Amino acid sequence: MQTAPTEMTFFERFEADILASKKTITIRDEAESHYKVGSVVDVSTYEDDRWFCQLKILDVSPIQFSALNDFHAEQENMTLDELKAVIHDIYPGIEQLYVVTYQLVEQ
Ligand SMILES: CC(=O)Nc1ccn([C@H]2C[C@H](O)[C@@H](CO)O2)c(=O)n1
Repeated sequence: MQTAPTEMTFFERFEADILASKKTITIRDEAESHYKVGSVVDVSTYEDDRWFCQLKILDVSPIQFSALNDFHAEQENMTLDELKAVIHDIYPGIEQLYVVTYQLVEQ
């Protein structure tokens, strides 16, 4: 059985949107989908492993790349075309993805 992770990384360019609660989901592959609903994770930048907040995990749900829609994009503070391009860059060719919904923990 997989241990639930207690840490998450984001590209630095998304930090401001996360701290402003403009970005309230992240879409990850199977390897990064094992977050426990209700847990609080420490969040750092991918580039330099700099801690910048904690997030409470509200939901983890499977989604097909082809089923991504405008509501997912809105929750990512992007257009749908931008979101699909970002996902395609990070997870090329991966159809099975997971929507991780979270809430910023005010420090
Ligand atoms: C840095 C890292 O390990 N992985 C990721 C994966 C995704 N993101 C962002 C990009 C998009 O906004 C959403 C959807 O995947 O999450 C990220 O910052 N870091």
